[in-house]
Amino acid sequence: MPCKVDSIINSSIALSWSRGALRGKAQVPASKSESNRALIIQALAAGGELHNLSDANDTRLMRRLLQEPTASAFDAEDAGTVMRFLTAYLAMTGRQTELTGTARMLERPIGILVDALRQLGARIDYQGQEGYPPLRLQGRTPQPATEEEADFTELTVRGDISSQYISALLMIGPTLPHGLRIWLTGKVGSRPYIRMTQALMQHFGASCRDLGEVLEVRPQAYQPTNYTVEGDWSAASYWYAMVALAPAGSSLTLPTLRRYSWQGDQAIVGIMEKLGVKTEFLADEAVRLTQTEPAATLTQDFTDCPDLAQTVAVVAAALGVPAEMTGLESLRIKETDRIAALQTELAKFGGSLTDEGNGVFRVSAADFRVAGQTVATYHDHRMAMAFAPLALRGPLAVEAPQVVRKSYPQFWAELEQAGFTTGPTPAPVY
Ligand SMILES: O=C(O)C1=C[C@@H](OP(=O)(O)O)[C@@H](O)[C@H](O)C1
Ligand SMILES: C=C(OP(=O)(O)O)C(=O)O
Repeated sequence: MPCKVDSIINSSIALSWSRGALRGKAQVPASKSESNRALIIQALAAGGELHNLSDANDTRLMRRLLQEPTASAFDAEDAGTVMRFLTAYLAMTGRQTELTGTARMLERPIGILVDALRQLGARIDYQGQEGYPPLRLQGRTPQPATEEEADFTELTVRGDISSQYISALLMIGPTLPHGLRIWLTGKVGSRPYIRMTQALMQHFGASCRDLGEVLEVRPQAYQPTNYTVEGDWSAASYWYAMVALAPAGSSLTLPTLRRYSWQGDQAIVGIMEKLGVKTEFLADEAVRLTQTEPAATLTQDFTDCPDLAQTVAVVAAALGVPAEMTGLESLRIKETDRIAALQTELAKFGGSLTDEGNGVFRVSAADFRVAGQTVATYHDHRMAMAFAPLALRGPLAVEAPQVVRKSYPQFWAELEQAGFTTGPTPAPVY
């Protein structure tokens, strides 16, 4: 169905809710994290059919770039997984090419991955700032195995900046003559994404031994295998937020979500239980969300699920549930500095996210009001989608609504379908 938002690109979208309870069914996109891993592994396995691939721009991009075997430059745009996974994939396949991205991508670190790939014989130069894209890949010198490496090629990799470096290395591991043994150091963040990588590798016939701080991948062949991508739990979190904020009696069904998921963001089930949303797993890969009483306070560590932090901060503030949030370190190096963005935007509504020191952040809202504010989105899809559910509490506008294309292009169309009133914001009067 054509969505009104298509005609208001580059402007803002006005959102409001004038109905009673929120009811029915909403479609979430397929997981972009699963899709982008499956695409890399499929390329390495040289076969297997992928079903229900995400229509997210991050996935369309990955798919398109993997089909350009002789490109002299690759533009990963604002997609972290594309930048990191492709760097490892192209470097190990010995390609001579350039990898770049949006202005923001050039501020997102990649040095840890480049250092590891250099140890595997990849010749990679920085085109701009040391440790950041753009990168020039100059091919690969296969490393002669040392005595100690007769078993595995050993790498030590920091796990506290981005798990995507580790996933990128694991996926190419089976193709290396001695496989890989990765020693993880530091506080490992986003660990469920590493497990998702292992699960997908296993699905395609390549096992990975997980010894906690050590990961081992033997040299082995991926088997061409079919895979059907699950719905995206991070995207589902915005519908949980809507049920939490909607009028009494609201309930919603979300298809394509599995009880036994490989996605760490399924943690939204437990978190939202405390914010007044109960989940029922239905037969046929669907969940039904209904309302319950929120808890008086919330304490939550987001180390394993950083992409849920914005959703949860906004809901806690809107419900007036004081929340203590930890594990937010990686938020400053994502599509934007998400801590700063949340602080600025929550303040417009009377909410706050304060840094208490030692990694603890506190959400509070003495008098949270939604009354026609305009939310800035900072080139971050999750800022747009985390604040949109507030329209259930009053009218608001969201700037640059097209940012959602990164992970959930149908988001605004789904909101219209669910009964939100959407439209262009009135032109400013000068
Ligand atoms: O591997 C993945 O698919 C992802 C890992 C996470 O990033 P970090 O590992 O950088 O935290 C997450 O925030 C991102 O949206 C997707
Ligand atoms: C951080 C994200 O993505 P990436 O790191 O893959 O750009 C995200 O989708 O929230």
